[in-house]
Amino acid sequence: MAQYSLDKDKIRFLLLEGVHQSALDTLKAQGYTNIEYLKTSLSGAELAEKVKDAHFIGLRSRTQITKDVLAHAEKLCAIGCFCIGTNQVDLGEAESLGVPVFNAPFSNTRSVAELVIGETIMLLRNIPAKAAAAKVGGWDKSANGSFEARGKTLGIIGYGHIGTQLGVLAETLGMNVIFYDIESKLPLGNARQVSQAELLAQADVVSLHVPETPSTKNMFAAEQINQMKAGAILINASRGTVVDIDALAGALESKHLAGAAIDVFPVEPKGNDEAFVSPLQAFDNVILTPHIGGSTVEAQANIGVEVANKLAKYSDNGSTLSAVNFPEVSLPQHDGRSRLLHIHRNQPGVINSINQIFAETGVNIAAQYLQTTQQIGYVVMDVDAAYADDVLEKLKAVKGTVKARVLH
Ligand SMILES: NC(=O)c1ccc[n+]([C@@H]2O[C@H](COP(=O)([O-])OP(=O)(O)OC[C@H]3O[C@@H](n4cnc5c(N)ncnc54)[C@H](O)[C@@H]3O)[C@@H](O)[C@H]2O)c1
Ligand SMILES: O=C(O)CC[C@@H](O)C(=O)O
Repeated sequence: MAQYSLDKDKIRFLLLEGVHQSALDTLKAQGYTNIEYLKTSLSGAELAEKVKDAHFIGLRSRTQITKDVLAHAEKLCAIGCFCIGTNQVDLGEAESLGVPVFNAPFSNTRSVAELVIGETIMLLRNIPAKAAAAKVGGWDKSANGSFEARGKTLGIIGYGHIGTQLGVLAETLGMNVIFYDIESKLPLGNARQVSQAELLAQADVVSLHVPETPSTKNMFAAEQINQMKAGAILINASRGTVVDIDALAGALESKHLAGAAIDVFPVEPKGNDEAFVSPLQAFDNVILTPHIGGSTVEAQANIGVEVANKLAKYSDNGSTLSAVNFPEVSLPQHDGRSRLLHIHRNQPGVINSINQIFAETGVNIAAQYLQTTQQIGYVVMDVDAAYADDVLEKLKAVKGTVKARVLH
């Protein structure tokens, strides 16, 4: 499947899930006006129909870009996840179709860390249950089961961008911080890396900050919850597939755990109109939030600018810096030249065939960039504008070509 470059007003953006206005402003400021903006996510036939004409798709965590959806997206150049998680996109399939996927790896991390700190204090003081009682006429004025955060141990599972910031904030409250990660990590402050078993045995509060991967699916089931200290608290603002909700409900029912704060769920409503149902709704000592760990005005505004810029940059000059599934190239401007972009299967002979085209046509390559992953190769060549369209035709015929386009 090959593509030509288009005038900017013909390049179609489909933005879903109410991404921040800053995304629209950023795209428009760069000349991209052909934008369909929807507040909700889409699925099934509706999504398949909408993606047909889209050159760029922007989404958050709800929209599932599966292999089947990608098969309908014949014009698709790139996908922007206006969030951190990219598990909602079939990254391998997108890569093999020559579609880079971008995200915003940092912009909402502080928001999540702050929310977890707030929840830690509220749960250690047993506030959710006391507040629920007060709303229906109760008056639970007692210190029983209410604790300071100072001196308690916070166990962080997944010590990445969010986990590290959470650890630093928790230490300012006087908490002891321990963490478990599959990688060896530099501990910030006085934090200590421990095994998962040690963490579960020592932590008064356990907070999960791992990505959704095969290794984290159900990593917090009855076995792990039972290893937590009696009276401990569990917080999950990572992904809904990480915790077995029925096992958690069981531990709250038996009072093994004193409370929990859960922001993400195995099944989440598709929009604000759909009802949310969870066995955890039965417990007053649980804070349930609608996947809003990263939903602050600051975070969403920053994400809008960051991801929109990445999409516009890929469209304008081919740069793929920080793509999560694609060979990364950071490219200078191509003023005064045309730029040929060629995505191909990473198989023997492709580069040779490309070089052969230039040898035979005598067209000079002013600059050339090449990066590969195991699956695909991405080669970018700046050439004299007069020859670019002819060379593009020849590049499209190279065996192993996935996509090719030219930028004038
Ligand atoms: N609730 C929200 O609104 C919200 C907002 C932002 C991010 N998130 C979720 O939080 C996750 C973490 O975000 P981040 O920015 O800190 O990611 P990150 O990639 O910086 O850190 C994740 C850490 O988890 C570790 N890890 C991976 N698998 C593990 C395992 N099996 N056991 C222990 N550690 C493991 C990694 O080594 C890494 O250090 C994201 O992937 C996203 O799914 C949720
Ligand atoms: O905005 C969202 O829908 C997801 C937020 C969060 O889970 C993320 O991955 O950044």
